[in-house]
Amino acid sequence: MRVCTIGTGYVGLVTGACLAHIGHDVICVDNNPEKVELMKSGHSPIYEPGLSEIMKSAMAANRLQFTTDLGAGIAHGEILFIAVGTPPLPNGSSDTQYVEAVAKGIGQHLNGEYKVIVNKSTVPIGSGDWVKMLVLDGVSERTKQPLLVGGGDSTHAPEQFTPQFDVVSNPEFLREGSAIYDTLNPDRIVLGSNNQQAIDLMLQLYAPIIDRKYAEDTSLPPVSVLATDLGSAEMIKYAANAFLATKISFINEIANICERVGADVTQVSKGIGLDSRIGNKFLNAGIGWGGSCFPKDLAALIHTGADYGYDARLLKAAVSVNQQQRTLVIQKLQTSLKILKGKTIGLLGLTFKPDTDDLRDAPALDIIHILIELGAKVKAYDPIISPQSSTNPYLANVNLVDSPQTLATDSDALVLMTEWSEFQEIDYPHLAGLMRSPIVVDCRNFLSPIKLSESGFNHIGIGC
Ligand SMILES: NC(=O)c1ccc[n+]([C@@H]2O[C@H](COP(=O)([O-])OP(=O)(O)OC[C@H]3O[C@@H](n4cnc5c(N)ncnc54)[C@H](O)[C@@H]3O)[C@@H](O)[C@H]2O)c1
Ligand SMILES: O=c1ccn([C@@H]2O[C@H](COP(=O)(O)OP(=O)(O)O[C@H]3O[C@H](CO)[C@@H](O)[C@H](O)[C@H]3O)[C@@H](O)[C@H]2O)c(=O)[nH]1
Repeated sequence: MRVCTIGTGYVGLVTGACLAHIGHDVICVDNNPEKVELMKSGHSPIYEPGLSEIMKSAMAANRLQFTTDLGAGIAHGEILFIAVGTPPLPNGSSDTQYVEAVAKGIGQHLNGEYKVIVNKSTVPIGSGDWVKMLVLDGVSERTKQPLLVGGGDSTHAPEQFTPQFDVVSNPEFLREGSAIYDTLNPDRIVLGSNNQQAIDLMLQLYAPIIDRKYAEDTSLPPVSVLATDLGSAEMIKYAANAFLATKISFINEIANICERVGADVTQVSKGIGLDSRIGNKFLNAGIGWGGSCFPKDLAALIHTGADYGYDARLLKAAVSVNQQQRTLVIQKLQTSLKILKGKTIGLLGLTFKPDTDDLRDAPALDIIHILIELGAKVKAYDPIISPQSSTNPYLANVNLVDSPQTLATDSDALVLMTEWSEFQEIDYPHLAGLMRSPIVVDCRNFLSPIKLSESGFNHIGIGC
């Protein structure tokens, strides 16, 4: 099928590349010309394991193209995905200006051909109908204007046609760092629409994934597909993220009580996770949740509740526990080192989780800010954020180094912020010898306390 994805970030590019990988003919549109040039040359603008490989093979098969030309993308696609960002506004609500621009742009370029407009961005409940309205606004803006053709040297009477399209909400559940796997092996596909023709086309689009043709385990039963109304599909996305974030805040709260009573949260997680009603996933205590989705999506859901006169107390508590969790590490450093002014703290990892280059709302950025306010010097090593490449303003006062050894040299403490697998392979006895004081605060309970203490480290975990 002919597909156009608009927005080539973590969602749009992965979706476009995966749909091309499973045999569709895809054009990806982005309004950032530098990004488009990079992708045209076969390079991914983001770090996502496996993405460059499938981009290259789909491009070689002529099934994946990139452009800044929205009109060309819309003319090409029978199915048009909106996958632009919906970042948070200061009041917590979702900034939908990019979705608005794209929806109007689609309207301005629609022809008489039937299109399915798919909302993959995470958008406030009710956005499906709003997108429909914006597309129609775009159509009427265009049909009011005389149409310039042939390089602008002639004008025509306004076009008249009946726009034919339906809007589907198809929320995305991929995780950064395993986005390709998640796209080809989803737990479920949610399709919100009130139109059967649109749902049928989406089922046709996703058939190879539903039938597990590209799955890691092709013998599994077909992927569950849930068809709902538009608003319920939009709410499923927020509710899933809110549940997962609340589950993490729950285990962090238990960790804090464990620490006081002398229990070990890693054992408690195992013990409760074995109950199939609870499940063992998303029960790792640590520095709390971050990233581009959980913080903004909880804020947006709380805001939506307030808009409709509901005070979402449980969700607010999950956010508050998370905020407090981020600063625990500072207290642990103060307990060990007393005064932080003039001390050098080395951060192992910066990204909000491993296997991604995404720094959006990474807990490390908050920790850097607090440490600098307290007068500490901050060094950091991250396998994907190179000293040369980082332009993030939050890192302006950080000494980014290129190895764990340089990080440890003359540091007063290390803080493991991100559980990159390579951090388990470090020669810790050697590192201990390079430090002023061999302390490691393990914010992910990722390193073996026994191994670290045998290496000469004072290992400080979370909730144990
Ligand atoms: N990142 C994730 O893991 C994830 C997972 C599920 C859902 N989501 C949701 O998907 C949406 C996209 O998230 P993301 O992380 O991929 O965003 P992103 O910021 O990485 O990418 C957005 C892209 O859209 C482009 N863009 C903006 N306006 C445009 C326009 N008018 N025309 C064409 N391109 C335009 C930007 O240049 C950018 O490349 C958000 O709503 C997010 O909440 C994200
Ligand atoms: O047991 C756990 C699991 C995760 N985290 C943290 O939670 C955050 C989010 O992690 P994860 O969910 O793995 O990454 P994301 O890429 O943000 O994915 C989430 O957000 C996406 C965007 O909406 C959704 O599509 C995914 O389904 C949802 O898992 C990260 O800071 C993790 O370190 C923990 O602290 N403990």
